[in-house]
Amino acid sequence: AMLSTSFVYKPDSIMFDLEDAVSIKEKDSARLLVAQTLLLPVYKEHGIETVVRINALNTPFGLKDLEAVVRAGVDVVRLPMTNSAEDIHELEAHVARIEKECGREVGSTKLMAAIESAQGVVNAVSIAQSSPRLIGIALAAFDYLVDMQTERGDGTELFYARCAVLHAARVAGIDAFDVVYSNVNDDEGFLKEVSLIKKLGYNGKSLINPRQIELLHNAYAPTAAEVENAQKVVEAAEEGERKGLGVISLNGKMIDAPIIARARKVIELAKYSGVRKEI
Ligand SMILES: CC(C)(COP(=O)(O)OP(=O)(O)OC[C@H]1O[C@@H](n2cnc3c(N)ncnc32)[C@H](O)[C@@H]1OP(=O)(O)O)[C@@H](O)C(=O)NCCC(=O)NCCSC(=O)C[C@@](O)(CC(=O)O)C(=O)O
Ligand SMILES: [Mg+2]
Repeated sequence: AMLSTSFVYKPDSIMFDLEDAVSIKEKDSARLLVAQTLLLPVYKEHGIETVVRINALNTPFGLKDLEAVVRAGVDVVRLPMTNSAEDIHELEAHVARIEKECGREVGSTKLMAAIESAQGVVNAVSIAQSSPRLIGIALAAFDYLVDMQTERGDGTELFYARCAVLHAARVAGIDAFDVVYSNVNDDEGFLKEVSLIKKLGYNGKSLINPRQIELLHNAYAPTAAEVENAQKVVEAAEEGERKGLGVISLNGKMIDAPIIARARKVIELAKYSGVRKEI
């Protein structure tokens, strides 16, 4: 039921999991079910991106998963446990072959790399730059923290990895996605974490429960005051340009190129997400 109804929660993207949420004895049936679900027209109709987290290619399931989901037209394949650029090169060689075999446009299947180990974090830049198919990289905290011999706490334990993954994504010009927040009943803790990752510059977060979707969307939506200020900045910049002024000020604050660029970004974000609701 979770598979076929998930579009009603209006996510930007739906991720079907064939890896750790599926027990070994259910791997084959889950793969079949996900492949059938991908064929439903509902995702395209609602403009929702489909993602499948396949099993790693060094397991007995990874390649079977990939064969099934690329043929079924998935938008994005998420590779778990990505440790190096070679992992992505291996994946993309298979994807290109499968696309040719099934008549899909070569290059149309996009990729996302989940970084879940110290090695992955250290190699984040080369992973992020490893393929033009990559739309983003994601940090996966639970496996990463096991590798680091620690556990989830106040965020200090993730600080280096969050910064490293984010910088790698920016160097490569792709998106960065933060970790899942596992206590789905703790809205306050979730929003605190969202506020931190938004401030760092993350594009979003992997979610595990529909109740987290609206909370995340709302937290990322700019406030009415931010949109109003951004519009004033853009207007002042345009006026400055008309008058041929080098330096412009708005209410005593200097407005230069990065401030104008940020203001345009806020206006663009508001077009997609609307304005933040006070809750
Ligand atoms: C957390 C919980 C058990 C809570 O259950 P609860 O029962 O309290 O949920 P309720 O809120 O009561 O459900 C209300 C209604 O929503 C429906 N509903 C719930 N969840 C839904 C959903 N996900 N999709 C669609 N629908 C959903 C539900 O069916 C019900 O529908 P209905 O009956 O019609 O009212 C449940 O959400 C859940 O199983 N989540 C998915 C967990 C998952 O994906 N794990 C794998 C990825 S992490 C990982 O692997 C670690 C990682 O690898 C990460 C990385 O790679 O990033 C690393 O290393 O860090
Ligand atoms: Mg994991």
